[in-house]
Amino acid sequence: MTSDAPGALSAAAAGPAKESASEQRQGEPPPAGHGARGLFLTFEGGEGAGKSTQVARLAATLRAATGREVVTTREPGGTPKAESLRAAVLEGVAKPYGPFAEALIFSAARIDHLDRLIRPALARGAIVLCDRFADSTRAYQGAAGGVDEATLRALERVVVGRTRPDLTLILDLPAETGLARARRRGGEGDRFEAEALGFHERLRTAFAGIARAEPGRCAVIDATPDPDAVAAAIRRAVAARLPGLLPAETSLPDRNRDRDDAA
Ligand SMILES: Nc1ncnc2c1ncn2[C@@H]1O[C@H](COP(=O)(O)OP(=O)(O)OP(=O)(O)O)[C@@H](O)[C@H]1O
Ligand SMILES: Cc1cn([C@H]2C[C@H](O)[C@@H](COP(=O)(O)O)O2)c(=O)[nH]c1=O
Repeated sequence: MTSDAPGALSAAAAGPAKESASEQRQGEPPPAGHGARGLFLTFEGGEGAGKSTQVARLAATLRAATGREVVTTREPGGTPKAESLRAAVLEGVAKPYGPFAEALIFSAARIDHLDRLIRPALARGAIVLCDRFADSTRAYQGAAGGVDEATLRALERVVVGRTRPDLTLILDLPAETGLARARRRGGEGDRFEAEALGFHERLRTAFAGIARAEPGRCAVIDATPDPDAVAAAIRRAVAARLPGLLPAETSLPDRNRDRDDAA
């Protein structure tokens, strides 16, 4: 994790031409939480927070600034099998079986996504930007859905293992604002967008709680301003948390981290 191995993480941020996990000497810590040469960044937050918009923006910035391979993906989804589970679960097929069954389906999709896309990309040294990951299970099925936290932690340990994000950007905004954005985007709302406002407010509280509990991994980004301002805040957070990845001119203070660490 970022906070546990800052030196090792800077090395992973600086580029893939570093020693791989298999080249490590015995007893040395792995270069990052997942032990691979790449970097794993996740975007989290409620409906309509701007995650997809900002994944695309950061991917373009990183490609231009680093020349490294940048892989963008999403959960649930990212592989053909996981995308078919996404279609089913967002249609509401698993809803009658309850939130724990839904957590199992998200986990099944995550297993395929990790095995076929995320871990191979990290092993190649790529930067992986993922729109939602395990924190969404904690928030949607756990805090908002009522599944016991210890059960979800055990599931996450088995499914995710060491492939934990190096940095999680939590896009924060009032639930009503996000839902209004999602509605303006058009299309049919999915099974979760249809939940009551209280469910979405619990999600916001849950993501804030995750950020407070893991300030080394998570940066909270105010998602209420326009997309350019949000993208700039994200660049500042990335520059501050992953030194060496973005050029110095974007290395402005990461105010969210200061706030989280003070909490
Ligand atoms: N900062 C912003 N201000 C206003 N509108 C925005 C902003 N960022 C994104 N949008 C718009 O809000 C809608 C939702 O954005 P986006 O799809 O990026 O969010 P999301 O978090 O990925 O949503 P979801 O989780 O519901 O898929 C889109 O129509 C997008 O153009
Ligand atoms: C990974 C994951 C996702 N969800 C929910 C959250 C959203 O409502 C949808 C995904 O669609 P979006 O385009 O990203 O909004 O699925 C969940 O409940 N649990 C999860 O683990």
